[in-house]
Amino acid sequence: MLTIKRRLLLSHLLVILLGAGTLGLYLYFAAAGQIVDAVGERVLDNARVLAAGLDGDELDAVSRHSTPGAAARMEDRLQRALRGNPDLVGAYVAEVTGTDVRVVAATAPGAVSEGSGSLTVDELALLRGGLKAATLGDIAAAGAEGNDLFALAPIAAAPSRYVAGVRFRASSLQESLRTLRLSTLGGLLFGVLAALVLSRLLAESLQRRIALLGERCRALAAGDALPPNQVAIGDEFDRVIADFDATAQRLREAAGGREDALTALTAANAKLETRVEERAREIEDATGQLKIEIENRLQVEALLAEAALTDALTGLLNRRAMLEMLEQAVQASRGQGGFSMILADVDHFKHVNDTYGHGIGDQVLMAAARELESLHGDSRHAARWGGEEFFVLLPGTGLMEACRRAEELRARVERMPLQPRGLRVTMSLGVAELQPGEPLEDCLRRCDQALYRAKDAGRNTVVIARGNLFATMS
Ligand SMILES: Nc1nc2c(ncn2[C@@H]2O[C@H](COP(=O)(O)OP(=O)(O)OP(=O)(O)O)[C@@H](O)[C@H]2O)c(=O)[nH]1
Repeated sequence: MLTIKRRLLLSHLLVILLGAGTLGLYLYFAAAGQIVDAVGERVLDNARVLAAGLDGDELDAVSRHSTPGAAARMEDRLQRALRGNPDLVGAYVAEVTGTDVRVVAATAPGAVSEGSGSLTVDELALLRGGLKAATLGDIAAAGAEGNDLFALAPIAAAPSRYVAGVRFRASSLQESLRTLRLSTLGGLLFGVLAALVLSRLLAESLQRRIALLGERCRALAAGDALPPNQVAIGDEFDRVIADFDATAQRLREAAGGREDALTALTAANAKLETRVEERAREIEDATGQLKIEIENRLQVEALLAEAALTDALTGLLNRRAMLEMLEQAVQASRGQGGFSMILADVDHFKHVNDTYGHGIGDQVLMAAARELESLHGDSRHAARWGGEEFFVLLPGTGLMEACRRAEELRARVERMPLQPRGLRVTMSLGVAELQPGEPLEDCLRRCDQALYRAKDAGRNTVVIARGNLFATMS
């Protein structure tokens, strides 16, 4: 994987190589051109100066050996011309006649000797071509072939006949160019190294802070405290780290607030649940209590209802309950068989009360009630009609059977053992049967008349109401 550090180093290296390399090459070639131009100009100037300082007559004298010592003086002048310029390796004067070229004077021991054998092909070509102005030899060719660079200048005093020539050491030029190349290369290398060092420092600085930011991101994700940041804000990256720290701090504060709120909410929920459970228990208890109360009330109501229909002394039905039962019996008799009834009254009961007291009277009434129940088998069809008077309903029972039952009841009451010993009571009874279509009141009235007739007949008697006719049974 290419790290940021390596990427930065690589990119900087490429930029440096491309930028600095291009610039270095451009500068090298510009400087090399200037050096070459300056050298050429200087060599050319040397040739011009030399040519300007020579006299045609003197050269004639040297050429024809007409004046003794002329050659030595000429050579001395050429030698002096060289002394001022150490880069020049030789100077000469050539005489050009048509295509014939001959060196008439030269520095000694130089590269040029008298005659034409030591002149290069290029020099000979220029000289034979008829030199009109100062001319420089081919610098590039001189450098490549290891020859000296030359420059030629016609001597004005002897147009087209004498030409001054100088030779420049080409190796000196090559040396200058080599030095330039080395300097350029050295500068380039130094620049690359310096840039690499700076680039490395920058990359390390960035890498260090990226690592610092990464460390903080991991700490924030794991919920740990951020490691201390000692870096002072120096650039945008430091500002990013500082902003990150501030954001992390705000996030922590917000998370803390949320946790507190969650804790409070959880506590409130638990409290609410407890209260709901308490209320549910209370409601359950209240419901249970209410149920018990309702049951009690129903029992009381049932008892009250029963009490409303029951005679408190004897436990038999009271008159109202019996009247309701009679209404139902009348309704039922329309589809089925009819019913009979007995009306019974204790004889001389006032005398009992008066003689034995009301308590004994009550005992007599209760004993009579038990006889009515045993006659019928249950207490549902026997009622206390009022005072010492009783009523017996006999559903589905005909008049004769009712009469038999009444007689049995009369006999039972007569034999009824009572306290105090010797107390005896009797009972008078009237019997009637509901006639088809007869109103209940009429039947009750007939039965009541039968009872009165039983009283009138001497008591302890059963009288039957057969229609409006009455018959005494005993
Ligand atoms: N001990 C007691 N006496 C009652 C009760 N209800 C009515 N009596 C009495 O019953 C008596 C009825 O008397 P009467 O109507 O004169 O009838 P009687 O004495 O039985 O005479 P006859 O019916 O003609 O035989 C009255 O003295 C009433 O006070 C009761 O619940 N207990």
